[in-house]
Amino acid sequence: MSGDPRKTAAGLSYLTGFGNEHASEAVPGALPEGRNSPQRAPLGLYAEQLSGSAFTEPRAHNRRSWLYRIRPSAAHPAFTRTDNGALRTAPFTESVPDPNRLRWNPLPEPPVGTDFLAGLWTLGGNGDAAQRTGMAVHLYHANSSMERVFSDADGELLIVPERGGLLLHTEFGRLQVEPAHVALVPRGVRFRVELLDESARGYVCENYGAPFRLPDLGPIGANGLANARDFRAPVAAYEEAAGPVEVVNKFCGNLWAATYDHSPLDVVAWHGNHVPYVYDLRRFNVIGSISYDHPDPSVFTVLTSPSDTPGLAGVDFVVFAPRWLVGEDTFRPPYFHRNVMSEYMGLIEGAYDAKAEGFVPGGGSLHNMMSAHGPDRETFDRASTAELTPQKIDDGLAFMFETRWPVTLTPHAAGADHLQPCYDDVWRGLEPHFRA
Ligand SMILES: O=C(O)Cc1cc(O)ccc1O
Ligand SMILES: [Fe+2]
Repeated sequence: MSGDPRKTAAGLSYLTGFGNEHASEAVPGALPEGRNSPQRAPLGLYAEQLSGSAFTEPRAHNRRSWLYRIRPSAAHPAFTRTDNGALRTAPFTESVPDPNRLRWNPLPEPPVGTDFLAGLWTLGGNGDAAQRTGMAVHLYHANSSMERVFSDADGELLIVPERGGLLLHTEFGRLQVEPAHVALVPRGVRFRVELLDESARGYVCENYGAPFRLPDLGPIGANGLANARDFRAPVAAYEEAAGPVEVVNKFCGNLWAATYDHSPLDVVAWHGNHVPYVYDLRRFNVIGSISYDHPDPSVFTVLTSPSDTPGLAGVDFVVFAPRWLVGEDTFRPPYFHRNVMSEYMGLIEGAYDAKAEGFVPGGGSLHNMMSAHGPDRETFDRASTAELTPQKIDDGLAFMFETRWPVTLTPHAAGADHLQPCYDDVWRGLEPHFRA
């Protein structure tokens, strides 16, 4: 449409099902039949395996894809160090872990010409990327499409747009990701981000640990929460562009760049289960209490990255999606609590039911291990006296990256102008009402 600044990504089709053994070919006959690595791959393509797990991990957790590409990935010149910008990586040692409740406004406007990679700004994280443990919280604010191609050897990327659509051009094909969708780009997969709107803002969880998977459902049964079939993988699509193409590789915390004479997004066919996905958070099947009490937010887990201790996630991705509240004789918003896990929360749209104001779309809060938090005073007052008729919460979409280790801030997050100065005040005025 003329005058409409928005580009479209019409005509994308997808494969469905989280964790499936997908297969796709952009040109008929490009996928070999009956073997992965024939003496000569079809159509003069090169066969290449991309491993997301050790070869020997249990079958249920084994991840790899076979890519049939115009040139093998190995055909590239040396990488050299390039500017890390505001991207930082675990271990986070530049500041001391902070027990305070902290809250940020959205990132400021970036300079003109900032692409997704340059627009990444690390808030903090935990673990150690080289040990493949822990996670980082990043935000991004971009106003330019990427010409260069990026991949992250340090972890997978869960991209949570808050403003502006993204078209991810990946080795596996294209994915359209809008606010209220999330994209999951596996470790090592090359991609570039085209902006579908004038600017784009959002959050990224970089997961150094075990790849995100769907949580077990236990007594919930065979269905519910995020359903596997709602995760969409791309169909094969390739670029034959001649270079030069800048390819940036994040490796053990630093960005390394090489100039290729071709696009590395030249995969004509592929099969496997180490693939990117997009998921529409509105598809989340919300389970909650239909009797009394506020359930723990683990019932809102979309994806989990397990650690070596069962039930103790390196990081969980949790969504607070529209839902009905019907609890009788119940304080319905999130309760006051101190949690051994550390909670980073962001807001995709609207408002969040534990905070009357100050927690805004594009902003975020950090409630580190054991820090006391919960409803602000205004929310407490309102919810303690509200009439308990059935109530639909549908004025917002919040999420949480919840991790077993405290989140240590980067110095630029600890000293940011957009760090709110008096967040503690939201809990002022909670007077004693005790009557003996
Ligand atoms: O702190 C928060 O708002 C997240 C949260 C939500 C909830 O419903 C219960 C516990 C919890 O930590
Ligand atoms: Fe919490």
